[in-house]
Amino acid sequence: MSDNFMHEDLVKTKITYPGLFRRLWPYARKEKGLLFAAIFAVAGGAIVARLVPFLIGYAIDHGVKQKDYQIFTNVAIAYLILEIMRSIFSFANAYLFQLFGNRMLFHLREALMSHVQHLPMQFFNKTPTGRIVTRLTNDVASLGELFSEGVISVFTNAVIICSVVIALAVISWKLTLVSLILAPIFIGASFYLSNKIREILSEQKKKLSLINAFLAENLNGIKVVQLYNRLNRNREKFGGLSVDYRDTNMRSIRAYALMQPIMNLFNATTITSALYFGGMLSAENAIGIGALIAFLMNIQDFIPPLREILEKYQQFQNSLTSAERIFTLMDEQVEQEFQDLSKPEGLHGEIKIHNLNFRYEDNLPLVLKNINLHIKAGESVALVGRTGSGKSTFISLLQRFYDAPEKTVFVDGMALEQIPRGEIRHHVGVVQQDNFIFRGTIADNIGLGDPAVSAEQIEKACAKTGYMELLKRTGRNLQSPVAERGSNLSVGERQLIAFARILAFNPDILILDEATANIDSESEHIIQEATKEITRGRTSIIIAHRLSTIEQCDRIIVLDHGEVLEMGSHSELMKAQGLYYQFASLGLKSTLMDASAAGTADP
Ligand SMILES: Nc1ncnc2c1ncn2[C@@H]1O[C@H](COP(=O)(O)OP(=O)(O)OP(=O)(O)O)[C@@H](O)[C@H]1O
Repeated sequence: MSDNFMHEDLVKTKITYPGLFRRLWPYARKEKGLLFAAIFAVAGGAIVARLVPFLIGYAIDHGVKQKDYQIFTNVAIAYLILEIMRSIFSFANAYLFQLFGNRMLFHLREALMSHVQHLPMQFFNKTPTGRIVTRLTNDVASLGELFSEGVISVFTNAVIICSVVIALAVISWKLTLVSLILAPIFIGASFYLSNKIREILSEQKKKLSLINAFLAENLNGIKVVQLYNRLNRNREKFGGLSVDYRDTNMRSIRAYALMQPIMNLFNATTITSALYFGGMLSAENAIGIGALIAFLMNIQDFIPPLREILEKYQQFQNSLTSAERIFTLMDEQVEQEFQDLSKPEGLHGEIKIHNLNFRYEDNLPLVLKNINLHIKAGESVALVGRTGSGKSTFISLLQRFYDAPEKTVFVDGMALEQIPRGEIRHHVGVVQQDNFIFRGTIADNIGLGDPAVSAEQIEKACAKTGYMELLKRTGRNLQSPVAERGSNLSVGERQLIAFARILAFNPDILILDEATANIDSESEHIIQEATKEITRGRTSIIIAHRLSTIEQCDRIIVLDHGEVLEMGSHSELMKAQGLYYQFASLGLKSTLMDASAAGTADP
């Protein structure tokens, strides 16, 4: 993979704060009740908190001056009640918001996962798996922090600031104005710095995602890395990525460190002005002692919530980047379907290809050129051709992993694009070279947990492929465990499991990409027999590498540079002495294999 490709982490969806809330609203709406309850708790908490300084001011103005200790007793009881209420609101606020955030993210993650599952193959070709995993895990978790840390805090603190300013203005709007006169400058500077931090954080995330993708790819392909001695080169590359990430980290630490002094200065100027001008007003009897104390108490509550908002603002920024990445993924076009689709109950399996030309992208050359074919229902066809001749592309089109141009591929007379993707994949069974095997039992791997496939069907399928016999001989049964990726099974066994799947699910059309790996002659014989079994009476298209398989097929199609070069039975093509003849006479499997390994074009 090229470096350019590694660095490609395009965020196409730019999000502003209102935009973020607009996009999150569909998921938030599902938990509307919780959201409103949390907002109510915040407002209640803020009102109760503002009552405390007034209460103290009242105690001083009335209790101290009039030496009425009953007032102190009443104020003490009222204070206790207010604090208890504040605690209850505070608990309700935190709990309800967290609950709301968690539930909303659950809806978002579900929607994202379902979206990713419907993305076209082109997307997966372009995007490293590690990056998609990061979107679904780290980025959603980071958006979760936006709620557990950011939204709760910013919203709660914004309400507190509003309530403080109202309380201050009620006491003395003049004193409020002079005390907060420098506020716009400090707030402006802090937000400017926060935006800088945002840029750095976004860079930091991109770099981390590159490291993740690099690691995921290299660990998945560790066998190849070791085999081709790429250890040192990869370690160097990893080192480079890591240093880059560390340097960006340092820049963000420096920007964060500047934030604290700015806030401290702001705090100092506000309280100094309040003390200085408050003292003056008090000397002129323009403000009572109790009111001045209430003012000073209130103004001390102004800076901490602001500081918290600014801190969380960065959290917000961080999550905004995550949100941009999440919604970029969400905005990827899913596989398009036509409106009026036909849902065939069952297919005979007749395939007609009419003037098919296909290229993967507009700027890429044609991969399949002017293909015209008629495969009769129940016919078995071997696809033969050198590497890169277009065999896999042809079968990908039949499964609708990529879309062939309209009205070029027909199944049972229906244009392929008129059959829903899910439906066609249900009717077309595929046996790949490397079939996906997961941890569980052999039976699980055949029935794939589908309740429609009974234990009896699984056993029958296994017996027909000859796998049952092999299992018995080796002292195993259908319940024997299978390790992750089938690492405790031989290549031949994995192939047989895939064959048994076909028999158990009984699709109308079969696509078989014959394994190229060497298997012992006994397994080859079993697989040969099993191939006969699964292709019987079923339209089958086989990317064949072994002469024994090809000879078994009704027809052979030789693809070369995306074109059908030859077509006919084995004997016909041998007689014609064309490309197939060359393949066959040179030992078909080894010829195709050598061409694959070398990536050569000409024999
Ligand atoms: N996803 C893709 N995007 C762009 N080009 C592709 C893609 N997949 C395959 N190609 C190109 O299409 C051509 C045909 O490839 P294809 O995989 O169909 O050949 P093949 O005959 O199946 O080869 P092999 O026997 O090695 O599997 C090749 O030139 C290949 O580089």
